[in-house]
Amino acid sequence: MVSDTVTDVLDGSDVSELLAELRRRGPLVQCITNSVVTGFTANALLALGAAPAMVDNLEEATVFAGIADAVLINVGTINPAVGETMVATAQAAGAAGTPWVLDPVAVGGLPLRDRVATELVPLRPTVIRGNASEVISLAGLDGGGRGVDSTAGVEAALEPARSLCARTGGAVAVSGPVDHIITADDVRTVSNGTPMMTKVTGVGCALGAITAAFTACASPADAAFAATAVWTIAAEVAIERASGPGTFAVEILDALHALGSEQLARLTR
Ligand SMILES: Nc1ncnc2c1ncn2[C@@H]1O[C@H](COP(=O)(O)OP(=O)(O)O)[C@@H](O)[C@H]1O
Ligand SMILES: Cc1ncsc1CCOP(=O)(O)O
Ligand SMILES: [Mg+2]
Repeated sequence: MVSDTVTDVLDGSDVSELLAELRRRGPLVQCITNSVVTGFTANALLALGAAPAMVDNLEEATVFAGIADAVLINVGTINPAVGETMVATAQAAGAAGTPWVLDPVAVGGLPLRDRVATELVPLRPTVIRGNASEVISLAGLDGGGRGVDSTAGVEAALEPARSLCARTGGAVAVSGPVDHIITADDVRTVSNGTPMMTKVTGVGCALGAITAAFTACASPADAAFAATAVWTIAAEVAIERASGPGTFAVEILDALHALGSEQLARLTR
């Protein structure tokens, strides 16, 4: 299992170093994710330089959480059996010291995912990654939300995110036009990306998986920062080559695969 931690990632060249480290290690990322995005998520992890494994049944998932370098738990198309698997896998990851990321897709007013997500937070996810409505709702407040989309501004999620950090000891990444990465005593922003990212399903979910990959080689906040930077900068490269959502979905994978230090240094905002 990958165990070393790289710290103090703050700018484009630091992100570049961390990306090189990730590609060198090729972390094995276990994904329990939703049925809409599994293929795109696995391809995003491969383009990044990680190794995806969608091991999501109760019998195997708890074992695999001790083998994987990081775990993603995404509640997007949860059902009762998968919810049980998610809780058991988070417990197994915690026991094994495997970092894990929670993506609380559409939490806020949907009973099963709300209940499971509420059980997952005390199991201390390394990073919680969601849009503003999801993060506000996960903190127990009225986050609004419209299905999988946010109706709240990122700023409104800052205090709720801090309250979640206090409970998990990890980081919370709130995505939107400007992304915020929050810890108990720090907020970092990433101002990259393109609105086209909202026109392809699974772009937020892939960011959760990429974040999980980086947790295998960085602190929670550095992992969330690096993941957001590489994904949003890949999107900026992709939008120059795409003619619509379909080609953008392909181009963002190509751009992530080819992403280099020059682009990260030049484009990170
Ligand atoms: N209006 C926007 N402009 C630029 N980037 C955006 C915009 N909206 C979302 N993004 C980017 O899209 C990705 C997914 O964010 P978001 O759409 O908030 O997640 P979700 O799909 O989970 O709701 C993030 O990397 C974020 O930076
Ligand atoms: C459309 C949809 N419905 C349930 S999960 C899902 C995918 C959501 O993906 P993202 O949060 O990345 O937009
Ligand atoms: Mg989402």
